[in-house]
This record gives sequence, C-alpha cells and structure tokens, in this order.
Amino acid sequence: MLKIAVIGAGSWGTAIASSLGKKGYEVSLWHRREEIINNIKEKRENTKYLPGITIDENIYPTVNLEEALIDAEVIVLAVSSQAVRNVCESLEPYVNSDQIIVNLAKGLEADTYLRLSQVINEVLPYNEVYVLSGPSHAEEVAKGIPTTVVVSGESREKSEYLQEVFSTDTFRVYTNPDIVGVELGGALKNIIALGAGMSDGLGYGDNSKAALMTRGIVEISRLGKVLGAKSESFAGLTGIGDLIVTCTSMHSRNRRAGILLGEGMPLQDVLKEIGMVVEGINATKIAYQISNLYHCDMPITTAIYKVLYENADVKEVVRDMMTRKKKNEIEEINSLYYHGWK
Ligand SMILES: NC(=O)C1=CN([C@@H]2O[C@H](COP(=O)(O)OP(=O)(O)OC[C@H]3O[C@@H](n4cnc5c(N)ncnc54)[C@H](O)[C@@H]3O)[C@@H](O)[C@H]2O)C=CC1
Ligand SMILES: O=C(CO)COP(=O)(O)O
Repeated sequence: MLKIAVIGAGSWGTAIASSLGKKGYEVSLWHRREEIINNIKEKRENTKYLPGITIDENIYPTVNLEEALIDAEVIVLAVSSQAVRNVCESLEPYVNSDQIIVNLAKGLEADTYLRLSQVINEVLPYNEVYVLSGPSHAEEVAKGIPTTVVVSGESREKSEYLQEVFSTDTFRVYTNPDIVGVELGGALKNIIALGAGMSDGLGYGDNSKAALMTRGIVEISRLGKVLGAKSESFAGLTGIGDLIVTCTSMHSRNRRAGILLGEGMPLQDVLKEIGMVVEGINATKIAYQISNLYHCDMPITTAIYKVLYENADVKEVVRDMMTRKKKNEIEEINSLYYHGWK
C-alpha cells in the first residue's frame, strides 16, 4: 500500500490526511507539537485545528520526522508559507531523492519573493516538487463535500500520477502545467479575500464585493503576467475559483480576518482571535513590494497594504480607489492575454 507523509497537522494537513486515509493509504501525519499529536492519538480527532472529523486508524500521528518520512513515496507539505524553508531544512536529513514533494501552502517567501516550489527546490534540489491548489476549505473537504483542485509541476506523467493519488469521488483533481500561475493564484487571492472581508466588516454590499473580486483577478493576472504565468490559469480553479471561495466563505481565515479589521479590531487582536495562519497579511506586503519593483499597478493590494501597514483609514483608501484615473476595461483585459516579446 502506498505510504504518504503529511507534514503539518493544521487544518489543511489534517483534512488532506483524512481524505488520503479514506482511500486506504498508509498516512503518517506529523506535527511539531507533542500535545497536538497526543490529542489526535487519544481522541482520533484534531480538536484544535479540525474539530468534529474522525481520524481513521490508518493515519499515524507522530512528532518524529524520520518516522513520518520513512518509506513514503509522496511527502505532502502542509505548513504555513513562511515556515516552508525551515521545515524543508528539517526534512533534509531524512529525505531521499525518489520522494515526490507536494506543497499545499499558499504564499510567497518574504524577502526573497520566491514562489514556494522555488524555496523547496533550493533546499531539496534532488526532489521533484509539485503543488496542489484550488478552492478547497479544509472543513468541507474533510466532510466529503464535492471539491475541485489542481495539481501542477514539471512532468505531465508525475502530475497525472498525483492526480490519481489525491482524487476521490468527492475530490476531483485537474492538472495544469503552469506552476507559476497556479502558485501565484493561490498566494495572491488571499489579499483580495482580506479586502472582501473588510468590505463586509464595513457594511458595504454585494456590489463592492463583486467589484473587488473582478478587479482583484485583473491585478492578480497583471502581476502574474509580469512574473511569467499564463494568463489563462487565472480564469481557472486556482485563479478565479479560489478567489471566489475565499472571498465568500465563512471558512476563510483571510475573509474572517478582513471582517474583524473592517469592524475596527486591531490587527494583533484579529490574529489572536483567528488562531490559525492568515496568509494574506504577509502576502499583501510581499505582493506590494514586488509590484513596486516591477512597476505593476495593483491598486487593491496597495490599498490593503496601506490599511495593514500604514494605519490608513479604510474608507479613505476606498475613496482613493474609486476616484483613480478612469480606465477602459476591455483594453486592460486584452493586454493581459497579449503575449508579445518580453
Ligand atoms: N485551511 C484550508 O482550508 C486551506 C489551507 N491552505 C494553505 O495551507 C497552509 C496551511 O494552512 P492551514 O493548515 O489551514 O493552517 P493552520 O494554521 O491550521 O496550520 C498551520 C500549520 O503549520 C505549522 N507550522 C507553522 N510554522 C511552523 C514551523 N516553523 N515548523 C513546523 N510547523 C509549522 C503549524 O504548527 C500548523 O500545523 C496555508 O498556506 C494555507 O493557505 C490551502 C488550502 C486550504
Ligand atoms: O485557500 C483556502 C481555500 O482554498 C483557505 O483560505 P483561508 O486561508 O482564507 O482560510
């Protein structure tokens, strides 16, 4: 039986381990904290990160990395984005080059601006690295609610192998060769979800949220084009698909954080209240810095950056966005699909 190691027993790691466990695979589930592992062992439930979901007996919780990784064909990384480098460094002594790494985290690395697959490649250069991303809240996947995602990486054959490995009758996996677009879609939608939450927290309406989502995907695609993504990916599951779910779902930590911020709660209190990773906070700063570096216009990201990092008043940044230089929508969208000389 195929063995899979899931590294990180937060909500997403636990949900994906549960989905893989239900297929009958032998799954090891690693977490750095003993109390979480002991809790899972005793209760067969991850009460902190994914309450209410039974963890099957073929899922083996452990704090021992070596034990988790031994004989695993696939290593699933399910930690927060800024921990990916550190965690890969901890894996390095125990990993062999035949093991395929699949990253689930959505983000970009601060300071280096690398995509997470690039970070993993730097630390574990002999392993093939793939990404699984898309509109997939852990709480729903764990309950078997129909969900669609994308796997992406260099080889078509391995992508199709992973498609088989992760697919279930409620978890449909597509492939997409554009890893740049897949990773950027997942990382950047969290910024817009924070904005959608702020909009809700301020009491704005559905018009505002539709505007944020539609104009959000345009600026995500604009940065994506600059960074070498295929524009078409942003029309797919890891682009507009993930943007829709994150901007509208009450499962989204980014949206919930945005709501609290929009209601006036200070950022530190918001993070404490959510108690899980809110990737959009770092992503906003990183995307803002990259957009400045490449002179890429990202008005929503810039507005959210000002609110989060410069204490700007949300209503004022919204007014500034609404009164910017007037534009032609179709010219802008066409420019995203024009692949001329670089
Ligand atoms: N929760 C969800 O529905 C989904 C989450 N994701 C992405 O998956 C990633 C993880 O998210 P969640 O599991 O929801 O977050 P979480 O907050 O529930 O769990 C994060 C996990 O990362 C671990 N971690 C953080 N720093 C670490 C370090 N230095 N060393 C070792 N472990 C460390 C934590 O202990 C925890 O197990 C994020 O990038 C998120 O955007 C992607 C799709 C769905
Ligand atoms: O990426 C996700 C769903 O696809 C999870 O979003 P949040 O991190 O906002 O909960």
